[in-house]
Amino acid sequence: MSWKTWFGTWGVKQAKERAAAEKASRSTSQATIIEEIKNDDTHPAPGTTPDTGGVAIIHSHHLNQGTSFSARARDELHLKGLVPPAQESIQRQEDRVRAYLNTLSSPLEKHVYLGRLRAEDTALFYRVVVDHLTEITPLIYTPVVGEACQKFSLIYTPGTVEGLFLSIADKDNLDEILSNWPYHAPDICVMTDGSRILGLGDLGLNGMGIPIGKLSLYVAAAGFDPSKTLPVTLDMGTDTEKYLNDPLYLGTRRKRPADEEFYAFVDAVMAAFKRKWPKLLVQFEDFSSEHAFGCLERYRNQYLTFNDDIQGTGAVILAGFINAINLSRTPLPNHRVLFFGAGSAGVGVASQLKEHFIRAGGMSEDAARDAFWLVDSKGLVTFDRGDKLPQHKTLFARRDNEGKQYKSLKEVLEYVRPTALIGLSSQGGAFGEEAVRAMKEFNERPIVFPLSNPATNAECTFEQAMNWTDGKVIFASGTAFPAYEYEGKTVEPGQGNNMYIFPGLGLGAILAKAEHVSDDMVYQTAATLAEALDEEERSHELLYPHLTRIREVSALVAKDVVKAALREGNCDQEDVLKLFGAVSRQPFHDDAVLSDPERNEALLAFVKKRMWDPHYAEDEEVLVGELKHKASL
Ligand SMILES: NC(=O)C1=CN([C@@H]2O[C@H](COP(=O)(O)OP(=O)(O)OC[C@H]3O[C@@H](n4cnc5c(N)ncnc54)[C@H](OP(=O)(O)O)[C@@H]3O)[C@@H](O)[C@H]2O)C=CC1
Ligand SMILES: CC(=O)C(=O)O
Ligand SMILES: [Mg+2]
Repeated sequence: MSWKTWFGTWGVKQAKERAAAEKASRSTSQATIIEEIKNDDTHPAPGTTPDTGGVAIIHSHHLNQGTSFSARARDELHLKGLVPPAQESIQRQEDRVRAYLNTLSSPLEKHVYLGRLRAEDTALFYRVVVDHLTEITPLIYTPVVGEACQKFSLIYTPGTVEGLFLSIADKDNLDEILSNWPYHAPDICVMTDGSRILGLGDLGLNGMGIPIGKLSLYVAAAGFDPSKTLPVTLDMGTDTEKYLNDPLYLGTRRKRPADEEFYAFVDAVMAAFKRKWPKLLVQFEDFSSEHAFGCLERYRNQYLTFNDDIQGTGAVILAGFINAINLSRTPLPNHRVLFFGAGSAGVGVASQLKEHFIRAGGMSEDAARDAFWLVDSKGLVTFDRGDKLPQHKTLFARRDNEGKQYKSLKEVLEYVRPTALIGLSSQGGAFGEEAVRAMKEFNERPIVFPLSNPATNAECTFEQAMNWTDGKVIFASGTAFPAYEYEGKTVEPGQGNNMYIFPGLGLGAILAKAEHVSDDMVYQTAATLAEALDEEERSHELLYPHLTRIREVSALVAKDVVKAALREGNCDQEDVLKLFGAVSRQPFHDDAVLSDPERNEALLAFVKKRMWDPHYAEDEEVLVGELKHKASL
């Protein structure tokens, strides 16, 4: 052995011994601490982590009433001195939040501050979101949530994230981990494995920002009780080297598993959920495309679940497309739709549109399918292209290309001459001037939907689309673009984002006590959303209702989802069954009864009554009594 090798080996040996000694002392001291805590009946010591007394109320984000506590509440709950003396309305506290947000210069800082607020004072956080949806949604959802995910391991502070991280190594301990969840049985879970977060790729555990953001919208847009929402990230490793090498990365440092291990873990998670919370609705979010389709097929008949990127996106774009068809004045069967991007979202949207072409356009399955062309990273998707197509691409692969392969967008555009160009490719700027001008050349009113997220991944901007089509474009993007002034007129773009669908779909499925989320329930969400435009919105040629109306729209969507469930015998909600004279889990097809205006009003009222509205307790008697009880005073 050379001295260098010997020295190296000795060095490694020394380092190993040191690490082992450190580990032993760490685990001894941790074990000691755990024992001390267990045996110490005075724990927690005063001044450390009180879990009773008035301060527990301030420390509980669900009980906290900010500076709204009345004089009596402050006295009886022992809060005097712990809360500043000013007694303020929730509106005044909202003003403070927004004033402070205005002092922060970066969107990420605003996101972090809002996350802290959610973790400290739930009612105030959601009041701010609900009252200022247009201002706050971009900070807690796309686009800023994209950056927040990329930096999740950097901005993470313990206590601000409430959700479950389920690691693949814990596959056999899932029941125990689920029992650590401290709240009531959740109604809704949004679950990701972080493998395709927005258009940003594989972010591993950092993807947790997405379930949190989506669930904030479940609460804000559809009135889910925040304490019954469960964000979950499946920590199965990442194939992104940057994170594996980042010392601050919070996930398991391993490459992603092969399919067999992947499905064994997700099977175990779904089964554990079912054992612990049999009524839980699980929304799959931002899984890489093949797993997104694979999980949907595997679980849709066994569990209450849906895939947001395939089904939610399909429905939201169908709704916008229905309104776009009216504006284009081209009859439905004459539309030719080109998808740039053939992943879960592209194929999900194409499938939903195809369904509409069949149902509303009276087209055969084959004729409807022929109205769609898909482009992926290799060009137009055809059967004779020479590569093995994954199953989802075969649904729309072309046979009529006569052996010719079309590679560039320019070539495909010239070949297809589409009426609609839909971007779901994550390729920011892919719709250049030439492509968009070509769309205007083919159509009086071209439909151009650059839907990739976040905004930097949009295939073109609203301003570009307006300028390159002489203001004629019918436009929607996934992340909101600002309104644009064109020839003295302010024009508003559409936001084709699944946030108009999943909150209402989830609410309807839960209220119906559905066993499954069916294709009909999903299709219904699109039809209802398309109909939800009011007169003012129609007169401005909008494709989607204003975001400020999203609670009202989600209630309508939920109502119609419940009716779709009734129709197919997928409803077990006693009040609803009584209202329509239906029998539990028996298909109900009486259209006259289902469309009866009074019953529909009553059903809408039933839905709205169940939507949580963020507020502090108004009745002081109840507030003090309840809080005293909860804080064991
Ligand atoms: N607006 C909304 O509500 C929603 C928007 N989205 C957005 O849609 C995008 C795609 O999501 P998803 O389908 O799940 O992702 P995938 O990664 O599965 O799909 C992306 C698709 O784009 C294709 N692509 C990549 N590069 C190019 C290129 N240079 N030219 C042509 N095609 C290309 C890929 O090709 P290949 O198959 O060959 O790799 C793939 O088919 C994301 O940005 C996401 O944020 C998603 C859901 C909802
Ligand atoms: C909006 C959404 O679900 C996505 O971009 O993946
Ligand atoms: Mg998504």
